Amino acid sequence: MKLIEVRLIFEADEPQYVKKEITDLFYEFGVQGLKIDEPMERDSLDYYRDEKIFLQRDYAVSAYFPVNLYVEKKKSLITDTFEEKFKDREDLIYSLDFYELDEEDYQNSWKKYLYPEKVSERFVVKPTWREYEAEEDEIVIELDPGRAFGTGSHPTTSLCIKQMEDYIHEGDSVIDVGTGSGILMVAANKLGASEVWGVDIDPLAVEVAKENLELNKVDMNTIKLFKGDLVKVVEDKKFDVVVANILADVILLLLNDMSTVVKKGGLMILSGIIEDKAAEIKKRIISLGYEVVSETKDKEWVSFTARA
Ligand SMILES: C[S@@+](CC[C@H](N)C(=O)[O-])C[C@H]1O[C@@H](n2cnc3c(N)ncnc32)[C@H](O)[C@@H]1O
Repeated sequence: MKLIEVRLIFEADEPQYVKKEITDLFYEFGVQGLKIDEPMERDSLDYYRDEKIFLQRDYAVSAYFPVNLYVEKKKSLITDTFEEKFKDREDLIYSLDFYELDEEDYQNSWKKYLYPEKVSERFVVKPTWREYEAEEDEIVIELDPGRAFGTGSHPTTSLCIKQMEDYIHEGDSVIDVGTGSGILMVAANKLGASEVWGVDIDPLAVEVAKENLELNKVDMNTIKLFKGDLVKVVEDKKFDVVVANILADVILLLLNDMSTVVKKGGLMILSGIIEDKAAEIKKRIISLGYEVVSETKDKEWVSFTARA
């Protein structure tokens, strides 16, 4: 498969702030991966050590998308969106370029930037190609995200894992809506869930999730994985916990269906909610008869845990 790399190079008065604006926009476009290059911290001696590094002043953010029927449309939409967002800004200059890559090159460049990461009190996400010596109380998730979303390093995933750590109990049944790499299914299993279902509209995510569950030696008899629509998949079953880390607009679409597959007294753990949409989602949760028992935030991302 071929991928498009969208590379945005910029100089800005406040590069960390602008970097966040750019990565958030890419996330809204549903990127499959992001790579961020920062100029090295410079001291004048660096010039003598490595002239090229010393001279690298620009920041760059690369985002990756699959080449499909809509790729040209997506490219012009991305170009227009950045133009619109930055047109009146005097604090930055940027350039935007598109490159076509083989998937293999992408896989390798992506892997260089992933390291084991502690994402909650107990969970550490460890890329399969790295070594990690776990502390006694740590739970390690082995992961090869491949082309699916969910490395643990995005705040929306870690917010979700922190809530799962607090609210999932031994023996619970759990469904993960929008499973991506399967990271939350693995977390649910490691927290003692007796049954874990996962669903994603992307067939590739379903394949990758299965591989990651196997990698973590999860008993596959306790697992069900589906591509497709939540309600058709679930039919009459109800769960102790529904987790969903999906963009706010998708949550709004699915909220009604998700609320019907939770047992009385069970929980919905929702993440992926950009703060501008949080109030609207909270209102909808309450209107469905749920009580919000926890609201957490990391940067501009919000997560709700709500009881039926
Ligand atoms: C932000 S990723 C989350 C991945 C992973 N669960 C995590 O927490 O890191 C969202 C996932 O939801 C899937 N998705 C988007 N819309 C969906 C829908 N209507 N039904 C099921 N899955 C959906 C996407 O394909 C993607 O894999």
